[in-house]
Amino acid sequence: MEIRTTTDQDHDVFVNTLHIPFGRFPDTPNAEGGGVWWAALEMDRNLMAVADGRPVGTAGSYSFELTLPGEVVIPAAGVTCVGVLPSHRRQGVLSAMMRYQLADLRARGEAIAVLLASESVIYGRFGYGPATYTQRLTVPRHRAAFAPSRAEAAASGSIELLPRAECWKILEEVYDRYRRAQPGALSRPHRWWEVGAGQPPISSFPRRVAIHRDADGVPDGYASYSLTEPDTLTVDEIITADDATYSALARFALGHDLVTKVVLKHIPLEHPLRWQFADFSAPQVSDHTEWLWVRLLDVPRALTTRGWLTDGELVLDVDDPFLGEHNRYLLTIRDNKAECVRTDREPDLSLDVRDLGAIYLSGTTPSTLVRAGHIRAHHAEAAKHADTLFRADRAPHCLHWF
Ligand SMILES: CC(=O)SCCNC(=O)CCNC(=O)[C@H](O)C(C)(C)COP(=O)(O)OP(=O)(O)OC[C@H]1O[C@@H](n2cnc3c(N)ncnc32)[C@H](O)[C@@H]1OP(=O)(O)O
Repeated sequence: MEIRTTTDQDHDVFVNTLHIPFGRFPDTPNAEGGGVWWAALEMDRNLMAVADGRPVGTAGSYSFELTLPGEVVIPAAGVTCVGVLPSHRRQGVLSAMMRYQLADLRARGEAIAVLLASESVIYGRFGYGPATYTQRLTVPRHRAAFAPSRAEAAASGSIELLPRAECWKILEEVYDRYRRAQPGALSRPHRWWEVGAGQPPISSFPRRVAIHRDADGVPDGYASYSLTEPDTLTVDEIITADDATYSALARFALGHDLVTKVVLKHIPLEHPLRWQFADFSAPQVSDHTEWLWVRLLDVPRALTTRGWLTDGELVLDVDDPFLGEHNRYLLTIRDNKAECVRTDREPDLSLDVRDLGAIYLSGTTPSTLVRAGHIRAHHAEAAKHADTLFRADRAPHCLHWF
């Protein structure tokens, strides 16, 4: 078997090969009017496994930007399109592609890879850790009243419904402002907005867009939603950097006539929305799950790029079994900046690179993973101290689908 990086000439073969293990993408490069989703592929970042002259596996990555704690933005490889033909499964094709890809991404100078896992058992072995989490709220409309609040008093502005084709530039601008302020959020390629107005591909329901404008008429948020069943309105995403605007858009969705239930997808776990209902138990919480997986390719660069809140030192003994690497780092934080150098000092924590990926965006704490038996704390204060250093002022969240 050979693994090679693809070129633009491989585009159709790549997509057609990928369709076999997944078998449910709506558009192929050859379909009538299709190919929109695949137009954003970066073929010089993709790879194919070839056996006996035929493609048997695919993997690729987008060149995204990821927002880190401290509102710092870093390039991140968005790993995608991973598939192995059913005839070649469990023969090590994925493992070989992952090894090739991680080496390739490092050679490109990238410090972080991220992905969405089709099954959560797959990627830990390759050094990815679950780093952001999400949930879905289902609200019966007859229980959807909001409690009176200051946010309501502060909210002002208007909501307008626009066809996607007319408003994609507004959506792109609003999304870009939101994602730069939200740790865990990813950039969206310009091409996606241009051709697909940013909507995820797998849906058979037409999506509508409600744009919120502030008191001066400037767009500051939007909701993307569809009527998925006769009586159900599903909100795919509410995008805004402002809490009052978020509430206004949620209320807009919950105020729809001829709908008995509203499903709000991709709600951050600690989001204030839940607290705004007059009846706290009105929203049923479901699909509480991990979303973005993070893999550090260059630990010192990743740690020195994110923002930090508390001064201190921590010695991390990091094991990377998939790449056969083991390094000990001294992390020193002063005035919100970190230095990270190799050291021989005794470690505070020993951890797998997958666990470092999980705590990197502050989505979970080091002490949680110590309690889970993943991270080893070498003295009584180590976990608490690490929690203090790794904390961030905002929980990470990602709702981008790729
Ligand atoms: C970022 C994304 O694109 S996510 C999308 C991933 N793709 C899919 O879900 C499409 C359908 N599935 C597939 O195409 C394939 O089954 C893949 C890509 C998930 C796995 O490919 P394979 O070539 O079979 O994996 P490979 O043989 O390298 O397996 C490596 C190890 O992972 C394990 N593994 C791989 N996939 C799975 C799985 N779905 N469930 C449980 N274990 C798995 C294997 O058992 C093996 O374990 P071992 O090292 O202990 O023996």
